[in-house]
Amino acid sequence: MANLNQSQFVYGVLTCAVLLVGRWFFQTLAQRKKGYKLPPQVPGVPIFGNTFQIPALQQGPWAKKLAEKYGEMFTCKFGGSTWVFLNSSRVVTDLMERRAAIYSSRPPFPMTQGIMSRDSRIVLMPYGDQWRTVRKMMHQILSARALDVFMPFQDLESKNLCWDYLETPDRWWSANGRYANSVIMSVVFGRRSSLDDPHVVELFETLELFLENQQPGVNLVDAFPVLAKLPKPLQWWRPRGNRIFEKTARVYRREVELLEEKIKKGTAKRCFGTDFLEGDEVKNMTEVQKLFVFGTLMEAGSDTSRVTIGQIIAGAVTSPDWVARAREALDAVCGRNAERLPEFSDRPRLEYISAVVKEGFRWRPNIAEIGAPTMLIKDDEYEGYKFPAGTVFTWNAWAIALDPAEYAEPERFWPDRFLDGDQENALKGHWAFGPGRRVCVGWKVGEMNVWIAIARLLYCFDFSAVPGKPIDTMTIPQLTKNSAPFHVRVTPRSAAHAALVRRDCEAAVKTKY
Ligand code: HEM
Repeated sequence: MANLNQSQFVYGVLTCAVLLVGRWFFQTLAQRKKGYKLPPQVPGVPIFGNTFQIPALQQGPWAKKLAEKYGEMFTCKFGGSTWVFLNSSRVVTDLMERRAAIYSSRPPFPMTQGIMSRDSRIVLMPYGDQWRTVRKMMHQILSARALDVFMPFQDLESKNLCWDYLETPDRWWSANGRYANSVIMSVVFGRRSSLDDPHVVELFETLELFLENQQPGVNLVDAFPVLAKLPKPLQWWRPRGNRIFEKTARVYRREVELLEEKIKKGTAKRCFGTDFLEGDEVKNMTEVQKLFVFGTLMEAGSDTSRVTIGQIIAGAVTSPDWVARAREALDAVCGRNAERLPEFSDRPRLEYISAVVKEGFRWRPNIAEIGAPTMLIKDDEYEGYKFPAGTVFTWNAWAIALDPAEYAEPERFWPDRFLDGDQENALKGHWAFGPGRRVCVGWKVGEMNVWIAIARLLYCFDFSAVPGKPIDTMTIPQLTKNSAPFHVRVTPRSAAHAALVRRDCEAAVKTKY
């Protein structure tokens, strides 16, 4: 705004007002005329709707309360967009899964996707050819068939994780971040990351900037995309968006340039990045699109596993009864006296650990508390309602995960609920990876990251509350500027377990590439 003179500013405000009122008027008129009918509307204010009611962070508890009041569906208006919250697995399955062909696009985000990401961030791309091309590329590296590529890195990095928990237990959160980041960096760039690596710290910062800006109501232009029609000099949000884009692109570019240099010198380790940069697909992409393929993999691959491992640790501290059962299973396979670490090949005998991981995804869905919005691309009818094309839908993750009609004792961390024969199907029984065609493309890699890390950590370490600092599991913050979201005391289970970590994990720490 500093660059605008007074008359430009007044002109801008008046134009905004005309655009907003005009849009509101025509939208309301058109909806009445065509007989659209939406689920109960949460009362709000004219034009802005519920924009000022939704909290900037921790929206899950807010949306859960509304679900308790309104039932399986309710409608909110965030600026110019109409959102329908789906509050039961039944309606999510009916609409976002069974009718995925028309429920899988994204609404426009002129700030976070347009300016901050130059339309290149897959997670916000509309359903179309560009999304399909990038999704296919990602699927090639992240699909079940590619898991043999990930497994050796997950093995090595989770040994490094155990070492970090033993040697620097107070930095357990940074250790989670390093672990998850190093797995994806090894596969994508052929290099490892170290604890508190400044590159990793900056990567998490850029991710937080994106997540902060993505919350409904934070950017007026994302709530009212019609404002993007203002002449560029009047778009007061643009300079800030450009600065975030520059920072993000710099963080991504640094890794790509490092790899390109190694390729030139002939010292690059073969990895996704070398194949991608030397392949044909990249020739049809712009520089920015290329950067965002790399950047998305780094960001999405790091934060999600870091958070989920943290959630399971919070579950171990606050309801330790299940830890005893997990230990029984682990001890039966790996020995009662720290004989050896759990391995991927133990999975058939460690079904309880698979159930623990699923419960970790369900228990407090912190990664997407109110789901991720998708946009309907064609008018649709469902159980007496008529939705106009352009309506935004989301699965109300927090409300569903904590609904006693969906799960017995939903607030309790209770892995046994998933010992139902489907414990190895990581997508079934919860919505942590999203529904339908936009389901997380990295779900299998993410699940395996968490599985091997949790199996080893539970076998080797005890987790307890720090005196005077209990964990409130209902308000674990999502954005923490790289500091731990809660306090926990990490200690080895016994001297024998500490010795096992020293013996079996030191080589992993010393491995360099
Ligand atoms: C560890 C646990 C993980 C969780 C809980 C998780 C969760 C999610 C969620 C909720 C979405 C949005 C789904 C939707 O819009 O319906 C998503 C999308 C995505 N995830 Fe994950 N994720 C995880 C791991 C990963 C990993 C390891 C990667 C890649 C290395 C990854 C890459 C992506 C990408 C690229 C998308 C966008 C997909 C699209 O829009 O088509 N995720 N994830």
